[in-house]
Amino acid sequence: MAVFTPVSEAQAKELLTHYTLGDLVSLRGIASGIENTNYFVTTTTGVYVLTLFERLTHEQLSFYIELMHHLAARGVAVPDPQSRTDGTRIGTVNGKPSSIVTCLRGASVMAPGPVHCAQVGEALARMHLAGADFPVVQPNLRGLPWWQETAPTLLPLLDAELAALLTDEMEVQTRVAAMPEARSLPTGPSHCDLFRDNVLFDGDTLGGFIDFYFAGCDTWLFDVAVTLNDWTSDPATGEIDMARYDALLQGYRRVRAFTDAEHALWPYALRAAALRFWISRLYDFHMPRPAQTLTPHDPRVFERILRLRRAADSFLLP
Ligand SMILES: Nc1ncnc2c1ncn2[C@@H]1O[C@H](COP(=O)(O)OP(=O)(O)OP(=O)(O)O)[C@@H](O)[C@H]1O
Ligand SMILES: N[C@@H](CCO)C(=O)O
Repeated sequence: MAVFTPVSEAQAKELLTHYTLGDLVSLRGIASGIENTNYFVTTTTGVYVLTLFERLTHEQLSFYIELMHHLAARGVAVPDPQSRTDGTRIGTVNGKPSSIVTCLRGASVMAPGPVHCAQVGEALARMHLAGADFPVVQPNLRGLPWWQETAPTLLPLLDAELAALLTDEMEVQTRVAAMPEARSLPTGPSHCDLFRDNVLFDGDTLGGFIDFYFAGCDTWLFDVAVTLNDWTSDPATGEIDMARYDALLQGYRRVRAFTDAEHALWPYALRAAALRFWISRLYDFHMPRPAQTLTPHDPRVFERILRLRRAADSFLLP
């Protein structure tokens, strides 16, 4: 379930008085999602998504909401946060920060083919370029400093072999991050969590990217690697499907060519992207938040992906 904080029709009507989106027609809770409360809100002007943020504060939200607004204004298919009559885009409902965004068409495709991966790659590159002049800088809050802070808390909970794997990959990634090539990688606002469930397709046509609440400024290569690891790997084995691999990366390259430094560091980016989700899943598994009622994602999926990416450093960018 993903209505943690119920919203009444009366509250929705009151909220809409702060926007110019017309009158309420219907309000329907959205079942999926594990972080926030989401409703479809139909008004006399269209369908929107109302989100009540269960964890993020007004201040923390501002980067994500303004980034989505910036991207939408440049024609990238992302939910567009609607402006209130006072010019702001974040409100408060039941004591929780709230936003109303445009509703994108489509649904997640959980068994994608090359046709989907090509569009995801292309749209990701367009998103990177469109975000390049976004003026606010907020780092990826699940980047290297967070791994360095979190890995030591996990080590005592892992068996010796897993602890050695985590320790070694942390050392490698810390060393790679200090290399001159790493410092010359193109960076900018990145989604950082562009998994299958965060992309909508209307039939076989991309509807857009959603769920920007892990976005932050990072290397574009890391964002490509996060996306690729999810969209092209078999979750049961971690193996990459090369038809989807080629489609996603060629799609990206049609919009933006990869630099020499990106070519050189690609195998490490794939490992870094696997490490990021292995750590966060281990963390959620061993240290669930008190209010968390849902089964955490399986950390072993990313342990397998990490092992395979470490064993095969022959993956190339087009
Ligand atoms: N702008 C949108 N347009 C269309 N559908 C949306 C939109 N935003 C959310 N949804 C629908 O709501 C569902 C839940 O949204 P979302 O994934 O953002 O939930 P969450 O709880 O915030 O995050 P998480 O993915 O971490 O569980 C999505 O799977 C999608 O079906
Ligand atoms: N995409 C993340 C969940 C956080 O959005 C994962 O699969 O671990």
